[in-house]
Amino acid sequence: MTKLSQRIIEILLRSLEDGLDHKKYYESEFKNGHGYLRIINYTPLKCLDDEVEGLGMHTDMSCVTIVYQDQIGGLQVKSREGKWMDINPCEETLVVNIGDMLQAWSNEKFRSSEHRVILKKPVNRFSLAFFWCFEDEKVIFAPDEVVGEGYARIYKPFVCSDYLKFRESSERGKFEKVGFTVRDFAGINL
Ligand SMILES: O=C(O)CCC(=O)C(=O)O
Ligand SMILES: [Fe+2]
Repeated sequence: MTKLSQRIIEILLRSLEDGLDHKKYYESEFKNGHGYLRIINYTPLKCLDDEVEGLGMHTDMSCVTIVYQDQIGGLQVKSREGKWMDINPCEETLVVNIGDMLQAWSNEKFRSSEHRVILKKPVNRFSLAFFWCFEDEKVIFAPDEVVGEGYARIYKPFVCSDYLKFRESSERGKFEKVGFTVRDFAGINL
């Protein structure tokens, strides 16, 4: 998973501006990243008359997240138009989410996805999520070259672990509420 995450980051960096020295940024910014795995078992309510949220709408705090979901399904991502779209399980396929750290580092050249999990059937659902993050003490600050000439800088520099703490303290009981995004934490031009 670590290797895969690193490869994904490398490919994403390559897709930024032409002429950007992606190798340099990989080495200087992303090399000390680390990952952690969350194993999730969703136990449905006994009687499920309607769809219920197993995990409310949120963005991941990571740079990228790799998700495996079992055949039950239920993962949904919000489109730009604000519509929920099903991410149907597909054999031998993993889902990759961009997370907030990469959104901030790239000055929103990459966008963190809003997603949630819906429980549609009265059966257990199982998933694995591998979060690939910057090291805790890293100061996240988009390089000028990544912001690009003529573009406004969207984020102030911030320490990775400070954002994690901010999310932990704001999320208790209100995971899906707006107002707790990386823009709320470190945005300049809100
Ligand atoms: O269970 C899933 O499919 C997704 C889990 C997720 O989005 C998360 O843990 O952040
Ligand atoms: Fe997530």
